Amino acid sequence: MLSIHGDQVVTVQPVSSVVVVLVLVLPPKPVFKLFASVDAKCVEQLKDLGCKWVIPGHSERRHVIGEDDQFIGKNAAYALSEGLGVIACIDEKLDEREAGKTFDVCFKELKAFADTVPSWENIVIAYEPVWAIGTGKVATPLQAQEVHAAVRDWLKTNVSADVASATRIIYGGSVNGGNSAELAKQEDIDGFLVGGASLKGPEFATIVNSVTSKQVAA
Ligand SMILES: O=C[C@H](O)COP(=O)(O)O
Repeated sequence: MLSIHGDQVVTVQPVSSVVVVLVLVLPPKPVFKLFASVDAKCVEQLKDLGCKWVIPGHSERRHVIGEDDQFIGKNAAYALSEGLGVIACIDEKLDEREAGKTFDVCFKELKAFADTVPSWENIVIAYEPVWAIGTGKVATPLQAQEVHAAVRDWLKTNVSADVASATRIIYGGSVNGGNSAELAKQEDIDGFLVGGASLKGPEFATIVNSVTSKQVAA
């Protein structure tokens, strides 16, 4: 299953309740140098390419392109209606974390998805703090777990207990071979959205194994 992410193609392989995210770089770059803004033309192109997943709400779309929560939610709903899976990204910026607003920001973004999607069956939530993406400054396992648990609790309260337990919540932001094992041990971290470390084969294998080991142990 494939999804465009920048100049990369993301492969998502669900394993029981655990999702493993594999990122592969495919040449030629220009063909893939687009983010998954999900309009009709884009969906058509993605399907032509064999893509199955899109990632609305990724940091660049929110904070560089300037897409707002409602637009992102509509993109997600449209992608679902066209049969694509959705990796719904939520995040907070550093100043928001330092101001104690992490949950408020993440819940607001989550609500925009919840307000528009008809079903959570084909949705994976990705928590990707902006300050951790591509910076080498990964969230600690406790920081990530705290948000993941809160997101699951939000789903339970605002959507349903079934959706809360069935929805995979993955973490992204400077995941590497040295930190993935501790992150993966956290109860509510079901997998990873990997950027830079996906370019390093053996290290990437370590990340994948940290999640599959969890699945085997469960
Ligand atoms: O989608 C990937 C994320 O943005 C994380 O990227 P990173 O692993 O390079 O921090």
